[in-house]
Amino acid sequence: MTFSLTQGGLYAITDSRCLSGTSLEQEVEDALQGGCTLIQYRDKSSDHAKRSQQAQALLKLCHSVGACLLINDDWRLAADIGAHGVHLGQQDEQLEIARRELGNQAIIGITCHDQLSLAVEAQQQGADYVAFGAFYPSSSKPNARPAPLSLLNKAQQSLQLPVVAIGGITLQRAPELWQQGADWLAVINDIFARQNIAEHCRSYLACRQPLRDQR
Ligand SMILES: Cc1ncc(COP(=O)(O)OP(=O)(O)O)c(N)n1
Ligand SMILES: Cc1ncsc1CCOP(=O)(O)O
Ligand SMILES: [Mg+2]
Repeated sequence: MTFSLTQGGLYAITDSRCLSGTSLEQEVEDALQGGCTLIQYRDKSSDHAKRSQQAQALLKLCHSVGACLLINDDWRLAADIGAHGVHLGQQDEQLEIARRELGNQAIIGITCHDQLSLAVEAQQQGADYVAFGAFYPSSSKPNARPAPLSLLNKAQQSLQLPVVAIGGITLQRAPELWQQGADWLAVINDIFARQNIAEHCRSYLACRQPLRDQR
């Protein structure tokens, strides 16, 4: 597999708990087997040793299939372990600092909530993708600000970057998000809280295929 950010697809974000009852590594291995090409390691705990060890294990898995591992919030951890990049929120450290420290090859994604203007700014500052949401209520981040579906289409029209949708995404909701113009669907619960992770991921990607064939 050759990873391509512009190709879009399914973006699996880990939870700090193991949701499926197996192990974090097994969960990610299953998601990769199901066709996820972009993984985000997201653990808000302050235990650096654990985070570093887990992120390195996930990076090894991603390397083995040519997928991409981003680290949430923490560009230092990304730099330490040689991850592919980082996802930064509006409250996190600045894009310019992360870019300077990680270099031009790194992938840097930016949270833009429900605001196109934040995405335009992120694009000007050299982001590689922008993420909007939450499109639906999310049990993983209950206080996430809601974003309207119509934003995806507007973002596609006005940006030259891949657009990521996040927040409460399920397989049933996936078709409308792909249709509205999301390039990537970023999902925690509806991937990792499943017993059949690989199969479920394949179903997400299968419902995108007819749209891709049309374009
Ligand atoms: C792909 C993607 N989009 C949005 C977020 C949220 O980032 P942020 O607003 O910094 O919130 P936390 O994830 O840090 O709680 C994300 N992580 N990934
Ligand atoms: C990190 C984040 N940012 C906005 S919603 C969200 C959580 C997404 O998780 P889920 O797919 O379980 O709703
Ligand atoms: Mg953050």
